[in-house]
Amino acid sequence: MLSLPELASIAHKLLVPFSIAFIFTISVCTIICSVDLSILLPSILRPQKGLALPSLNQSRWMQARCWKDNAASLVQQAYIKIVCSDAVLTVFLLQFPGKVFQVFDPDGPQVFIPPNLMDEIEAFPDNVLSISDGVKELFQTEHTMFPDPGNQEWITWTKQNLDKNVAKYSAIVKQELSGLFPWQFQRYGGWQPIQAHPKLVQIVAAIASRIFLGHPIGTKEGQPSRKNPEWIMATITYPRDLFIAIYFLNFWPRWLRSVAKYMIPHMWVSWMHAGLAARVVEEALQHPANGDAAHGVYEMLSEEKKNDYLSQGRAQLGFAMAGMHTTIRVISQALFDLAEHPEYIPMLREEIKKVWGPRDAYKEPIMEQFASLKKLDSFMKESMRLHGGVSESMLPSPLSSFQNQTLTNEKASFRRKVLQPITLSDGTFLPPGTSVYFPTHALSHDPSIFPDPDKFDGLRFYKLRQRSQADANKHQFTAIDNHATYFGAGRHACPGRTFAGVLAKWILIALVTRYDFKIIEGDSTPRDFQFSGLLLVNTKKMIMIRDRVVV
Ligand code: HEM
Repeated sequence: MLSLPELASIAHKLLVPFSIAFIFTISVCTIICSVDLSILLPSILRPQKGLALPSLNQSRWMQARCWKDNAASLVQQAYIKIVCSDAVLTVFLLQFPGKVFQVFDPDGPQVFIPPNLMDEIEAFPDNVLSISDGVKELFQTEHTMFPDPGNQEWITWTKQNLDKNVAKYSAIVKQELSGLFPWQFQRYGGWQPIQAHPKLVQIVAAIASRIFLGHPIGTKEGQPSRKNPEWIMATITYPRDLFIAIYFLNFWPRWLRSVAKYMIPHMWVSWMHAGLAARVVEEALQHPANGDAAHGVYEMLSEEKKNDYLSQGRAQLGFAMAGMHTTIRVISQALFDLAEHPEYIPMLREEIKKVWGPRDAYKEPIMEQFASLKKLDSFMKESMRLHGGVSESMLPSPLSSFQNQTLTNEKASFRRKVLQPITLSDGTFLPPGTSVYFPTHALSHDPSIFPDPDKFDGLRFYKLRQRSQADANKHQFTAIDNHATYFGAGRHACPGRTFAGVLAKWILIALVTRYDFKIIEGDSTPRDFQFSGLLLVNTKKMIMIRDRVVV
């Protein structure tokens, strides 16, 4: 009897010989069926019983159709320029301040909670308002190989190890960066255009691989040649393949998905990633490492689960999705902002110099030093406010129109499923089965919360932090606040955020102290797009770079 990893490995080998024509045919059939089903089925056949909340002046069908129109553009256009989901949310937030509202996407009603009711919502226990069920639905874990949220060990590892020992992991980042950074960013004698995003992806993926899997699968003391390229590539492309697989799966009614999934090529690819992950974890476990997640999670497992490499491999993919792509996105967006607003560069350099000493003479990483980089912290938070901060991945070749973009789930910064009836203090009734979100992006653009919300003000949060001791904490990059839910909220708020902040700062410090940046004159290439509730980063957008000119 073959084990699941072996089966996945065989599937991997068999899949390659499949003819391109076959895949193409299946894809086209899937798309054709999907178009029809998605228009007809979702909001009509899956109404939410007992849910009576304000919505648009449009029918549910029209709203779902509007969402769908974005999706249809997926295979037709080089990029998506539809702001349906977001425009809807912003309009609602302003139209119904303080009220719970619903928006219909092709999967049915999505309920959004305003800031005044967030504390109430966060207080419900998991058996009333479940993150696991929300995650299961978002990632369709029943059909995909996304980590089963029931397996909590990887979340526990993040809380008990990564978050509690950030200084230790910061030292590993520093060590790895010394080799990885010059590998990707060389000398630039004069102004040159570069695609910075793919370089950042390689650096962060290698660091993440080292921390999550250890030696020798990850990098070895900054020697990129020692990294496992197949695994690094899998961690980079996995979210992309998974999201596209889910995207096509969601076109089908739930009762058909168990069958429909076999017709979705990206679903096969994401299963293959899981097979590879299982093999890689098994190998990694042969090599004791310094505090890596693979060993940490392994230690927490019961004896019978210790040999379940597929489940541990899925956890590794979860780490990549939750930890790596989110962080890359933040760094990438901050770099775009540096290029768009180079006037901040001298100010940030000055602060870094004051806190760290002369350029390149980095002392040992001390957490207090990171905390003192308040202007950099503010700059990163402002960038995240305007350009999202959830998850991303490069999109794939079969959907060539999407090759340029990275992807983030805009709604996922707080996603829960109602399991038992809830009545909020304003009388809102939420029946079981309701999907609940925080409107993170819309809040960021609410002028009553952030004056002049569309303006990039790199010192916005720095200035807010000067007001009082409470504000000094409330407006930090990693702080959780009902107006800034980029890291979620409540007991399930992101446990990796302190580490993410430190990793992002390490890389931004390296960039700011070594290079000058500016945008390409006349370049109007967008840096991100919106698409059916997802925010996409244009990974191919270029910026100008040159070696720092010391004046
Ligand atoms: C800038 C980077 C990051 C962003 C924007 C981010 C964002 C988020 C968000 C929005 C959530 C959902 C919270 C909720 O539903 O209330 C989350 C959960 C989570 N994140 Fe992060 N994250 C980042 C980095 C990381 C890193 C580096 C790790 C480390 C592995 C990590 C591990 C996790 C885990 C394990 C959860 C699940 C927590 C739970 O279910 O209790 N994240 N993150």
